[in-house]
Amino acid sequence: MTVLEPFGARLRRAMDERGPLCVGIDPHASLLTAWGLNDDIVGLERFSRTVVEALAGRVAVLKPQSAFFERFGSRGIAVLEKSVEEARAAGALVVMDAKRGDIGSTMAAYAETFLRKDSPLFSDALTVSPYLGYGSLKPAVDLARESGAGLFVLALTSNPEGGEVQHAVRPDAAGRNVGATMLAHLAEENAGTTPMGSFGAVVGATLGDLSSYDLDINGPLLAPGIGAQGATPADLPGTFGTAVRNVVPNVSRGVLRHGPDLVALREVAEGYAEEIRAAVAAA
Ligand SMILES: O=c1ccn([C@@H]2O[C@H](COP(=O)(O)O)[C@@H](O)[C@H]2O)c(=O)[nH]1
Repeated sequence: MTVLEPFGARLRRAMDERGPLCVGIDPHASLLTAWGLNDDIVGLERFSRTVVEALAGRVAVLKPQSAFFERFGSRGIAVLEKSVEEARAAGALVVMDAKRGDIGSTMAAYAETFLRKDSPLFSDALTVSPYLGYGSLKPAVDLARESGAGLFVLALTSNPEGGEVQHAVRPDAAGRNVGATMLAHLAEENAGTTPMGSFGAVVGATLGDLSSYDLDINGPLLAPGIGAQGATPADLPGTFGTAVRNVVPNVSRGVLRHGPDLVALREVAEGYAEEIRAAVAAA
């Protein structure tokens, strides 16, 4: 099997060279229509190809949202495979937003799908749900290490409903809530790794001051919620404090609604990238 340099090292370099912005590839039906495309496989293919052509050579990370491809069945998955391949060939790291999670034996199959280097859907990193217990993710952690891939574990999600689960306090000695427990697991995974570990957390940019959490996990923090969900680049230092330097801010609809014009997509993404650079530099 081909072995890549660890994801954390590749991501750190991409963030240094291109800035930390992650743009989503989220082909919502409403966006296909707004772009003058049909809500069908041809529209999906054009949409995805346009985003990759506009941005894969410029931003550090592209994040396809698997759900929008899966709804077209096997032909949608074929478009997803091609998009991942083309985005990676153009120099972007690809985070597959599939939010997989299951008992360990099934998790192993998800890991084979997205994290085995020679798999058709191999991605640089995968979003995973730890809500069957963090230990259920072990097959994905192990295969990611073997392949040089990464994971982003849902810790504190950007949606208002997430707190029902993630803020629940565990009756253990530390008295941490569930989200904080996930961050602690990730800090253990990444301990001693330079320049940064490959096991990241998803922490919403919408959540306001997170100073009560230890965000210092020596790994990346994928931060969705900028743009359509209301957060702005200027919010990042107040939300993440000193951990802001490890934040990978995600914008999907906030960029995509400016397509299909390639120049417009690039200009909006560059505008977000510039605002993020300024906010992080001032932190
Ligand atoms: O906590 C989370 C985890 C994942 N997401 C995903 O990120 C994008 C956000 O899209 P926008 O259009 O910028 O709102 C989308 O794919 C979500 O599924 C998230 O929003 N929050």
